[in-house]
Amino acid sequence: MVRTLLIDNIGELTTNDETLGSGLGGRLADAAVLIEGERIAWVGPAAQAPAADERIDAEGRALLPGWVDSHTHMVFAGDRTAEFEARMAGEAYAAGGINVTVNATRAASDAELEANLARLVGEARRDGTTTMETKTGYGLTVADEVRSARVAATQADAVTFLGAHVVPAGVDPAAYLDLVTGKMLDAVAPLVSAVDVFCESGAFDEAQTRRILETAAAKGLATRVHGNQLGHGPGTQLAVEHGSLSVDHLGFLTDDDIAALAGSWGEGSRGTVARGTVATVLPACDLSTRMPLAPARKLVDAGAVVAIASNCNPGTSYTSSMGFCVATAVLQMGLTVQEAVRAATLGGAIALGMHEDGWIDPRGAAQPRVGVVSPGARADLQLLNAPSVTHLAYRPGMRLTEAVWKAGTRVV
Ligand SMILES: N=CN[C@@H](CCC(=O)O)C(=O)O
Ligand SMILES: [Zn+2]
Repeated sequence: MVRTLLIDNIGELTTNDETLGSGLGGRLADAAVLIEGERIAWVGPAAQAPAADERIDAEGRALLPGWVDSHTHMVFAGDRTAEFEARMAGEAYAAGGINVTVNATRAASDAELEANLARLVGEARRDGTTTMETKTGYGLTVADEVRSARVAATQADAVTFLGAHVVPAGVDPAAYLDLVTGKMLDAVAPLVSAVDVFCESGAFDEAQTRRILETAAAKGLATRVHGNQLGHGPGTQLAVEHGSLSVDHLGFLTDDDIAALAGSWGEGSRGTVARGTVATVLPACDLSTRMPLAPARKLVDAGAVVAIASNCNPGTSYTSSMGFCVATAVLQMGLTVQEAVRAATLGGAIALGMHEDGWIDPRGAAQPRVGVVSPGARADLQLLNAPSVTHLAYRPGMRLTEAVWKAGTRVV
């Protein structure tokens, strides 16, 4: 018999399913949610709640989907405090700092990488994250990238191959491009669901990015792009042209880039009709590198599908706090709380292709959808110690996540 759990007396429920509730986020007041095993079985008014094996009284607090963090780099060793201090003293961020982490990662044992990843995943979970993507990209040899993907798959919901992070120090760029689109990709492909490329000066240029995206697609892998982070470049247009799942960073966008992202979804589809490219903004990274904030308000107004992610990594964004990212997106990027919460949950799910039933996890198993509180979805939920999601921005810096369920199991 599958056990049932009723979360009752919810003051404000954010479902992200507009057939269940009102306004953006499909909100219900005085609601209840029934979990059966790993899935949501029922959502509705508390007054009509069915019986269950166990009942939790939410005491009028807010319940929402767990965060879906669609962009992190959590398989690494070492520390970049000195680089951060130099940046805060006026130095600019440059892609070359990645090599410092590459050296430390190569020198670390598997156990060290696993322990660091577990520590970071634990931190994220305590802050309400229930679905996590993470990337390789600090190994940059065939063996080290395979090892990074293996380590990532032990704890992440989605693993992305980022061999095209930078050309490692001392390696010929043309030879590295052959490797990253050849032997390295072949070795890592069975372990990952997508391929990413850092399209930026100091990393990979337009022609190199194009080749990486085309090779990945020819192997049947989804793609993502790190684009428009340090200046205006071709990353966004290439991502749209190649049907990438997402393009991430976006501090330097033209109106044409914004129109291309919005247009990639087709009229009025917002992810439900034709697949487009998600615009993923990384507020903590923009702050931590003192770069312009991505134009999230303009993107939403233009009709783009926006995701918010932490970009947790030791160089540009050493935080996994999605609550902090949501607050920043509201206070600094001009999103409403409901828009930001949706971008950090359903937006992330769309960026990962996990918003529909039947996505395949890194271990090859079909999984239910995430980012929504709706019958059939995975029971990934967070209860706030607050009456509404508005408190996430109204009380910035406060850790409001009180309880977290992942696949129906209480993990916080
Ligand atoms: N921009 C490329 N990659 C990471 C930074 C990696 C690093 O500096 O270690 C990012 O997304 O910001
Ligand atoms: Zn990144």
